[in-house]
Amino acid sequence: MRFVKLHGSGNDFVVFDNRQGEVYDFVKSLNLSLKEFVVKVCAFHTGVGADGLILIENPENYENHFKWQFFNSDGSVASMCGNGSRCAVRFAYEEGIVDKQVRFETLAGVIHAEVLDEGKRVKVLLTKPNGLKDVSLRVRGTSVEGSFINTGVPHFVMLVDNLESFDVISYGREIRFHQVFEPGGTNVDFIKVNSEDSISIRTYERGVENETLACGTGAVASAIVAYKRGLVKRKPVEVRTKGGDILRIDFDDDLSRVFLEGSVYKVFDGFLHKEAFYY
Ligand SMILES: N[C@H](CCC[C@H](N)C(=O)O)C(=O)O
Repeated sequence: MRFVKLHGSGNDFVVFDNRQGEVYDFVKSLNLSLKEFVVKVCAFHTGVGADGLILIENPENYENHFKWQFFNSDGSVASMCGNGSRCAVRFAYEEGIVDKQVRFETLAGVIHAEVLDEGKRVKVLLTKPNGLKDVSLRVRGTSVEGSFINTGVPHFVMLVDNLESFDVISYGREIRFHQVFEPGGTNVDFIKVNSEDSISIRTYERGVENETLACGTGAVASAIVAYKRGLVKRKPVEVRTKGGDILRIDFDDDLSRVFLEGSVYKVFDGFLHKEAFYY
């Protein structure tokens, strides 16, 4: 089973062309559920290893170029993934499925994207964020203040001192599962302000259940929260990710248009053998 491994600023994905249902046939031949397949493919050491898995499929509406299914590495389905969308567009461009102006269907809605620099950079117009609100919750016996916003998937954003040494994984996990965010939980973004148009971010990602090197919808959530709370004064906002790449976030004041732009890296073309699933 052919696949391509790509990452968007360190947030990595295994992408399959499933337009003829090839993946479904392969999974059925293995007597696995789709969720089991995803978990095994995304596993490090025994699979390909990735934060998520993407299936490229034929669109429901012919005016769009393709539809996708997005899965986190734990097999859970997410309605949107910013970095994954940039990788999916690069894949579709190189497969000749799309040209440089792209429209594709996600559970969050139709995403518009633009291929830049022959796919080495992709700019995505996300769906309109919603639900921006201040949230206070108790974590480890202390009151924590932050902001919630849904940028295609839910995010809780909070300012921290010494971001570099912050305990993102255990502290992030407590917030990710906090009852305030039930049902479904949330992704958790920890940020510091660098300048009037720059923040740094570290993200605990729902469904990966770990810190990732970058989170596209998290970078967008954090840039919007930082701007709306007056922590940054200018747009576009530079978001410095854990992996070191910079994501460029721009948006209208009324959030009617929200853009995520950054680098995409093609890591390898691969072939999955059935015996990979016998372990
Ligand atoms: N883990 C997220 C989906 C992927 C988001 C992230 N990888 C991005 O680039 O937006 C969730 O289940 O809400």
